[in-house]
Amino acid sequence: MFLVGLTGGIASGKSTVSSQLRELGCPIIDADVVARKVVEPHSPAYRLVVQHFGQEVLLENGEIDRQKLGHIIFSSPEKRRLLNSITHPEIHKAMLKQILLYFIRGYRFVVLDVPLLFETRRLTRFLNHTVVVYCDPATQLARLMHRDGLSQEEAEQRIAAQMPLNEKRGLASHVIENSGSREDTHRQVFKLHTKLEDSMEFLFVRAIVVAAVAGLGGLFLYTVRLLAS
Ligand SMILES: CC(C)(COP(=O)(O)OP(=O)(O)OC[C@H]1O[C@@H](n2cnc3c(N)ncnc32)[C@H](O)[C@@H]1O)[C@@H](O)C(=O)NCCC(=O)NCCS
Ligand SMILES: Nc1ncnc2c1ncn2[C@@H]1O[C@H](COP(=O)(O)OP(=O)(O)OP(=O)(O)O)[C@@H](O)[C@H]1O
Repeated sequence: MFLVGLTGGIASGKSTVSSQLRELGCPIIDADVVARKVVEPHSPAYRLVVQHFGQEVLLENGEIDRQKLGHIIFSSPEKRRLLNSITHPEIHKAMLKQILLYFIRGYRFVVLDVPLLFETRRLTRFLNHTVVVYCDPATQLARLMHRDGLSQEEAEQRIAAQMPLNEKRGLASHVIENSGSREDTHRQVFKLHTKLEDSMEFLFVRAIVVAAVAGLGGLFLYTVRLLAS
């Protein structure tokens, strides 16, 4: 199995692309979904968030008020680093578990949808391909303001909390240009999907795993024989 990292800027269209890939049959692990799970009430990360950010970031039902926490962390780099240091190790652990499950089930590749892929750089060394969903700055700003009901200032603050999208584009092995229509994006996604489906890289990783297991088995048998003689 090989791993494909899907990233971009806030509201550049990652979810749009990942749902198009899912429709084509790709397994997707969405870091935003995992990030929501790891702070569910009474989990270790939830307790740390409450300890550091206080009861005022909780809703009446005890869940985290994501809107309030978002306002706090997007207006303070220090608070953002603090939240990242609490959530990111848990997010990476949970994603690793999901990757292993897909591996056991025999999938050829898995797509990891991770907004902060190039900012944290924790996962990049394990990836065979990186895909950046790009759109021009004016479109990104307009889509973000419209989707999340933010003022221009708030939206610009959120965009500035991430590595510039242009820079991410330069780091990617594939770029999906999403400034145009959804249909235009879908055509590019279809081409990318065909490329991934045709790739034989999964055989290479499978061969390494088989060789490692066979090597360990051989070593085990050799040790047993040595001890028995
Ligand atoms: C701040 C929180 C509570 C806001 O929740 P909300 O439901 O409003 O937004 P959601 O989680 O869907 O994120 C929307 C987008 O915001 C951007 N974003 C989220 N967290 C961060 C961050 N720490 N730094 C920069 N951008 C971020 C991403 O582009 C993401 O796709 C939430 O995003 C969070 O817990 N963030 C910390 C965990 C994290 O880094 N998540 C990103 C996946 S690794
Ligand atoms: N090609 C497109 N044409 C028109 N609207 C689009 C297009 N692509 C995405 N959008 C809209 O732009 C907004 C942002 O897209 P999307 O949610 O896919 O971005 P994202 O990168 O996943 O965002 P986030 O980083 O916040 O998770 C959404 O409201 C979506 O419906």
